[in-house]
Amino acid sequence: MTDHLDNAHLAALPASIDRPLYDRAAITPGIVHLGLGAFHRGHQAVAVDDCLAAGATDWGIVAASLRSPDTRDALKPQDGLYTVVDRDSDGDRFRVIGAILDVLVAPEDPAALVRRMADPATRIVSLTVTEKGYTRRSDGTLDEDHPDIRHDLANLSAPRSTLGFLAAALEARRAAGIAPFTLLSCDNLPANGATLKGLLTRFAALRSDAFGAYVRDHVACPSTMVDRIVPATTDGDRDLVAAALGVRDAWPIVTEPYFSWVIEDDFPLGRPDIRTPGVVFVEDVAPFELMKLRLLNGAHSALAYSGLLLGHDNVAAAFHDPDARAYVDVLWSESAATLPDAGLDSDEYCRRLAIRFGNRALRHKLDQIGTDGSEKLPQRIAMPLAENLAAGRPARAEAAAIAFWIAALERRGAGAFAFTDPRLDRLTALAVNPDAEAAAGDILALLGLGTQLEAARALVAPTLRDIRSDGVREVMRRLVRGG
Ligand SMILES: NC(=O)c1ccc[n+]([C@@H]2O[C@H](COP(=O)([O-])OP(=O)(O)OC[C@H]3O[C@@H](n4cnc5c(N)ncnc54)[C@H](O)[C@@H]3O)[C@@H](O)[C@H]2O)c1
Ligand SMILES: O=C(O)[C@@H](O)[C@@H](O)[C@H](O)[C@H](O)CO
Repeated sequence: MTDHLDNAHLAALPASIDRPLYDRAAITPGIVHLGLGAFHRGHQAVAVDDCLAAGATDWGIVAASLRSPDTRDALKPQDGLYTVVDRDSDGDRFRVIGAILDVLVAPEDPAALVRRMADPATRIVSLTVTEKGYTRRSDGTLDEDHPDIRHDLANLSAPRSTLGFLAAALEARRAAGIAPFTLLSCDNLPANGATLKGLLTRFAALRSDAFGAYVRDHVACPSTMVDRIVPATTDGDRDLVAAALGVRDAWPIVTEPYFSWVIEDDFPLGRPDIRTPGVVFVEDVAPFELMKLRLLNGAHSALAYSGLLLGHDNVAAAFHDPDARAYVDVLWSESAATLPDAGLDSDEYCRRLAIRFGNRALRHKLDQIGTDGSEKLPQRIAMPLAENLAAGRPARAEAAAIAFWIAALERRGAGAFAFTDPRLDRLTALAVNPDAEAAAGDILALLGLGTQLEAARALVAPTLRDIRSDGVREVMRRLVRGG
């Protein structure tokens, strides 16, 4: 098959394939998205596509990659079109998304991206740049020693970092008297909007006090809770989509049917009227976000490291392992105890999670979830662990999640597994220490446990010793038995 998906092939797709029925040529951009990975295409772009289908014309997306040209190379020949496959045990549903109008590759022409962001038509800049794209230190403050940050503070005409691009565009808008865009973080960070605002304000203040005050006082950064499992695309997915469409799609997205997006409604320059089921506008996203980060993402990370050590390859396989499944129940009960009493039903959320994690049709690789643990575990595991320890509540399953991570890092250092981490060399060097007390203490020190560091070590170190001597399965069984 040589033909590929593009505007010219839309009309001839099989009738079963949903596709944009609006006039794409009439859509103008209103959103710039940074970090054109799988998640944006399977989540926010779908909701924007719904708005365009409902008649909006000025909320198209110009997406940018801050790193590799791969998504541009795949999508540009396709006029920005790509397929989203909703997949569960009932089968696959295919939909072609038309919301992405153009794709920029920032390193090739940083000024072009800054111009696009500074254009008055751009009213929202959204982000999925992964946790490490925020250039935070482990204490959450701006990593002022990060090479990209140092570069951008000195040369904002050709930025490299996420914060550098945002600052360059905001400086240009400020100079031209154009009000700032709204910044919409869609990454899995606690208080992602407020976190981004704090980091950007600090970056701007390092440029000048006046610019720092401008960002602090004038840039809206609503927080969001984003929830949809979107695994990395495989070649098998590409073949399956080609068979369904009758043309090749270089980069389709496969996801679960579940869709949730909780957004603080603070958009001074307006926003699309998103009515996609699962989208909720609220005043305070914090309770939703804590529940999702600690129950979904916490269990995901714990399953990633323990599952790999047990010989599994994907979430569903690990979750159907009876010992891992029973362990996750204990983890959920510990983490749920830390959630604020905000009227959300965490038991129901976990019941739903069990169905989502058990979706065998979706092969979500444990190595993908295990990647960037040092950026993920603080908010997913370490924060609820510290809160439980401070309150004298049970926390052994949370501590075990960190011990699983250390044991997996140890094996990673010996060549097993494929997950990576910006601090991988340092982490593996610490993890291989035969002295479990020292390994646990050194690694916990990177997770921001504050005053609970020693108490956490007292739980993690013996668990790590037990994993080393008796294996993960035995440790899970003892933990579940309460022994
Ligand atoms: N995939 C999911 O299931 C899911 C669900 C909810 C939230 N998210 C959030 O979205 C993020 C991206 O997930 P994805 O599935 O799109 O991943 P992906 O690997 O497909 O894409 C990651 C994107 O981030 C960019 N990036 C990586 N490091 C960067 C850096 N240092 N600076 C700037 N950009 C950088 C990459 O170039 C790429 O565009 C996650 O880290 C998470 O915070 C993902
Ligand atoms: O670390 C990971 O990759 C996962 O835990 C998340 O991307 C997860 O799939 C999403 O947050 C689900 O909404």
